[in-house]
Amino acid sequence: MNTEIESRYAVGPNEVKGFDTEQLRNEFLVDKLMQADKVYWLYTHYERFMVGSAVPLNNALTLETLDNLKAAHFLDGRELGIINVGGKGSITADGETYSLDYKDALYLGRGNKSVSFRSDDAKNPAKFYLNSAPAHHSYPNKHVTKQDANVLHLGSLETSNERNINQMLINTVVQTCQLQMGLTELKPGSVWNTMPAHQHDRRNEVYFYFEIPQEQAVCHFMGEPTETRHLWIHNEQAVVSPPWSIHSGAGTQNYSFIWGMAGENLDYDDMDKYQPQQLR
Ligand SMILES: O=C(O)C(=O)C[C@H](O)C(=O)CO
Ligand SMILES: [Zn+2]
Repeated sequence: MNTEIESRYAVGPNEVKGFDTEQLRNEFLVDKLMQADKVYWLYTHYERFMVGSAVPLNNALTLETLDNLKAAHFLDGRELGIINVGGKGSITADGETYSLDYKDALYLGRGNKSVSFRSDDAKNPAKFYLNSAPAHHSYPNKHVTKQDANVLHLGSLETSNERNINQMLINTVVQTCQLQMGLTELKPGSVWNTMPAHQHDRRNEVYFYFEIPQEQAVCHFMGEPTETRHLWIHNEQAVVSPPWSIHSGAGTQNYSFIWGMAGENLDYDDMDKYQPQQLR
């Protein structure tokens, strides 16, 4: 067994109103990602969305089935999105090997039986960030690079939110059941992501922050638009964003993050936006 798994039940906005910092962090912060030589998973009860990582060193790591799934193979009833945020590595799925450079993505559809993760160089290991959601159809596996992504250029330096949203595992690029994933990169001097903030009650989301220098941090905002809370995030940590919550963040310098979501539809633009003056 090379896997560690934890699970968390869903909580609603009324409970969260009374949470202190520790309770908020226990429910929404994901701070055990990217452990060396291990596959780590957090199983959430928001859309049964799983967030995890695989960091192989000298030996390959396998995508093991888990008691939470009650399935012979991990992907018997799920789909998986992977983005590499480390050194070069490869993933072998049912005999086919995909090489992933920094910031390359891979979609693996329902029905793959044997999946393993490798690093090209254990001294500069691959760091595979993983998102998985239940799937009711089997779509083909697909390797997606940043060149294949649909890129949205949003914001401006004047409002400190100039950024590129690389839509990587999105329905114009790859067929999925409910998973969507992408990578947002803030320009130097810009610190705000997702401003104006938004919420999408039809989908949950997880934000994984990276490229944050050790001495810097990102303040992630969540909660109902008129009842916001914040969590301070360090490099390679993630935040679970329930469907009822806004999600936005401001860093002490620019940074990047991977967003992943699943739920009722595959419409990226299905979001309710909140202007800064509407937030409380
Ligand atoms: O900076 C942004 O804005 C984003 O990256 C927004 C995410 O893509 C998102 O929240 C999609 O629902
Ligand atoms: Zn969103």
